[in-house]
Amino acid sequence: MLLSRLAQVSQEVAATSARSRKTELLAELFRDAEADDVPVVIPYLAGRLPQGRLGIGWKVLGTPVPAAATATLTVRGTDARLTALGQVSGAGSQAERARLVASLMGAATADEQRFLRGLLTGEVRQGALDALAVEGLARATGADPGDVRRAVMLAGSLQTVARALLADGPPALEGFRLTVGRPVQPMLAHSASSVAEAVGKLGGCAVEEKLDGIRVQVHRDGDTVRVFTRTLDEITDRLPEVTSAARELPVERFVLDGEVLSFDAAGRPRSFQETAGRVGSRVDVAAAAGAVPVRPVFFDVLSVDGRDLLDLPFAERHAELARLVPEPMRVRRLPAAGPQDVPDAERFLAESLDRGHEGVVVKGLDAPYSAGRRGASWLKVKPVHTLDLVVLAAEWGHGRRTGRLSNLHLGARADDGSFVMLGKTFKGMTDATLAWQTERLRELAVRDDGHVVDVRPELVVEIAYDGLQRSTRYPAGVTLRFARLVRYREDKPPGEADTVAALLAAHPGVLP
Ligand SMILES: Nc1ncnc2c1ncn2[C@@H]1O[C@H](COP(=O)(O)OP(=O)(O)OP(=O)(O)O)[C@@H](O)[C@H]1O
Repeated sequence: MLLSRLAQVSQEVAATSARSRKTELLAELFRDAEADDVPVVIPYLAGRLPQGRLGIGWKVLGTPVPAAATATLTVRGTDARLTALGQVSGAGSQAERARLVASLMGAATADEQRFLRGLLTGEVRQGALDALAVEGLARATGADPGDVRRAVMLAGSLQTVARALLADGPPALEGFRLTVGRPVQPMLAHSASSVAEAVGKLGGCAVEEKLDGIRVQVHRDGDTVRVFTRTLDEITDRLPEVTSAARELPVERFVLDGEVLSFDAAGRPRSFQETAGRVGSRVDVAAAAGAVPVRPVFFDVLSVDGRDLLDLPFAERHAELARLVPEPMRVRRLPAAGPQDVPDAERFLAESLDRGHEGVVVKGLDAPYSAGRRGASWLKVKPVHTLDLVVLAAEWGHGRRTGRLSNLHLGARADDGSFVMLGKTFKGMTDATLAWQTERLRELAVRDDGHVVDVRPELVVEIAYDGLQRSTRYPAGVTLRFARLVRYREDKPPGEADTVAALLAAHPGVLP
């Protein structure tokens, strides 16, 4: 497929507001695409680069190049050029990258140049695109949209499902089953402001400790154990303790869902930073494990002995979990609560906080496992409310912070998938954080005017704040009071950052 076709459809989809028209435009595009185009077409439409970071400096992108008169670039050819560009390293690599970008831009028409620039700077994000693409694919191939959605959750990748669907039609969807060894997208939670609200919404529920560690999905098939993160990256080699724990369990084939964390000698959880630092270290895992040992605590089970449990009610999945996993390796919980048990649930929250945990997750007893979705049947309650926002830009620091990127521009998600700036913060940063974020943000830079560096909106930060106030300076009409950095959330993609709408709903009355 020609890149010009994709660029045109992308523009048309962004320009129309009617969902049905967007879906139809995508369906037409998919009908014309070859199966092998799709792994590139879908991320390009959403404004994502399949290669992740490319390290193209803002200066390179800002340099004008004469446009080609006719469209010759293909989608796959463009992707191959960008892959090659990403692999350039060593002395002279900056100049070589600049040459490759200029040659790509020179082969592109004016419309294609505009599209590529948006893609490379991260400015053409279309947040809702993946959901629309599912509908477009279903329409193009005659598949049921619900079946496509389920296959995507089980495959953990829209691109994989799209390619199979276009190659083999709807029967291909049956090939996507829960398979031990292949991660599925984890179920996520919504927030509730109190235990009473959560219990009131869910009716029959269980209340579990909310552990502040790293989410893990653990797959065991005989002696083979594989551990995946929330973003489905494999981290088996970094967590030997999890492999041994999984091998000790009495059943040979299963998929478990839980959190990995480290505890101090007194049995209290260590800080998230310590656990994350440990899980993040790839070199000398044995030494890291000696210094900060971790262990898994499981709260769900997705498959046992070849039986797929995703559609079972939570109460039954938990009964299976209790049979498979011994007490200390299972999350602490209040097994059954209803509206009359709010005082018990509140006491359980207080005890969880005393034990050093973050809060509780209240879970509906009847709900299936909604892989890949923020199911309404898991409600988290945390006393300290924070926001997950996206870094849009950063300002060069002064004084002690000269040469460091310091003041962060923070954005929340808007309905159309773009990001809206809510405020700035330079608070809550240690020297180590400043050094780390300077390096990371420079890699993401798309523009630098010597004062403010604009970046691809890819890094998620957790921000504490004291409230919301009206402001004429920011586009949403509101800004955060006393925003400060809590931590970077590299495990969270920008598409899952908090939304402006949710923030306004949580602070009624701030806007008239
Ligand atoms: N008992 C539990 N049940 C489910 N999730 C739990 C539990 N304890 C801790 N967690 C963690 O809480 C997360 C669920 O909250 P959510 O889906 O909002 O993700 P999140 O944005 O990463 O949450 P947070 O930032 O509050 O940790 C899970 O991804 C998991 O890592």
